[in-house]
Amino acid sequence: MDTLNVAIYGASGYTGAELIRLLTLHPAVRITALSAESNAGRPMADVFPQFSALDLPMLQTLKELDLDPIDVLFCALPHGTTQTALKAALEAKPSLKVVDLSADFRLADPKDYAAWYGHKHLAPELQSEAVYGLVEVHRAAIAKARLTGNPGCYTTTVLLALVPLVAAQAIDVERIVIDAKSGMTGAGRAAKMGMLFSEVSEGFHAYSVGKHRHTAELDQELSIAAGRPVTPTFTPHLVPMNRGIYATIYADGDPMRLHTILADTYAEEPFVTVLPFGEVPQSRHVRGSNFTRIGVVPDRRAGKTIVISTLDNLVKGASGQAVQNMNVMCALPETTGLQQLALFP
Ligand SMILES: NC(=O)C1=CN([C@@H]2O[C@H](COP(=O)(O)OP(=O)(O)OC[C@H]3O[C@@H](n4cnc5c(N)ncnc54)[C@H](OP(=O)(O)O)[C@@H]3O)[C@@H](O)[C@H]2O)C=CC1
Ligand SMILES: CC(=O)N[C@@H](CCC(=O)OP(=O)(O)O)C(=O)O
Repeated sequence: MDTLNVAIYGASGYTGAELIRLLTLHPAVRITALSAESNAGRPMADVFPQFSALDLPMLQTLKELDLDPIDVLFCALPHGTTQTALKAALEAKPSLKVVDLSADFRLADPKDYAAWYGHKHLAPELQSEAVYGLVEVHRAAIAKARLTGNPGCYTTTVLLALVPLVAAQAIDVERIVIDAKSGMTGAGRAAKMGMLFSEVSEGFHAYSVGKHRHTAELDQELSIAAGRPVTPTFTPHLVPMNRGIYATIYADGDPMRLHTILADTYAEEPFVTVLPFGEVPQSRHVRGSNFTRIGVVPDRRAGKTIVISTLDNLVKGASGQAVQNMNVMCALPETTGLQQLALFP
């Protein structure tokens, strides 16, 4: 296995740090350069003391970071800042392979991007080149891609459960309801009042009701799978835990049939486990791992099914999926560096 020199833009954030945690155990990777903004100039171990035993490069600004030796760039910047950063990076080094963790390269139609993000895309030529990085669905295209847009954490959880069902025309696409919950690391590490312990602990609330940005990704990917427009109802909630996405999905379709479709689809997939019929997954069983667990439970009314999907937002919902994308883009075995089991208790 040749060694890949890897850079991480936004290394001092949650997903950047999670990339370091995973890549440190990846046998084909050398972490060669790390960027930060307010934390530039500091050692990574100052920002995350968990890394003090590692010999990591110093955090640099994007301008200081030399892309010459880099083979693979992970971009974990806030959405909106990524378009110009990646345009500059790929102009400076066109042979780079890039996995973007932000939302900037997920929506194929520039009109959708402008409608959901409130401004025109700043690198439309790259947007049309980018491949949606949901490996279980787009593996062949990802293998040929130079730039992948890693899906959102909610979206990954939901699409892994719904794409096979929609593609098989096994559920009524007019009547999909998605009730999803996220742990707080989903909001990133930057300080925000709504993320204070005292604002979130001992409580539970929905947010961005009827208008969360991930709705656009859900529409895009479910419509591709269905071959016609699909516009599900999607409501995200914030729960006082650190990691995890938990999506409860209500669909009209025969429960046994839906279970069979999901079990068959994922029988050979390394990172998706379909539980025995009627069993309910728990977020704690995926915490710290790249696994998604999906349960299919019959409603008491015939022809109605509850599908539940859970993953760790920082791993399969972000950095783990990004490493999975890199492995596919670089023709490495897909599970390389990603075999950590979930934490317990
Ligand atoms: N958290 C999650 O579960 C998920 C996040 N994502 C997406 O991944 C991306 C990163 O998320 P996350 O790690 O949570 O975010 P954080 O807020 O934790 O980290 C952001 C990183 O970007 C750097 N940064 C901030 N502003 C700028 C700027 N203007 N120019 C250059 N660098 C900048 C920060 O540097 P410094 O520390 O020095 O300020 C930090 O390294 C986001 O687009 C997010 O939406 C996707 C899926 C899941
Ligand atoms: C809890 C929380 O705030 N979660 C984030 C989603 C994280 C994510 O995947 O965001 P991007 O699409 O921006 O990459 C949110 O709802 O905005």
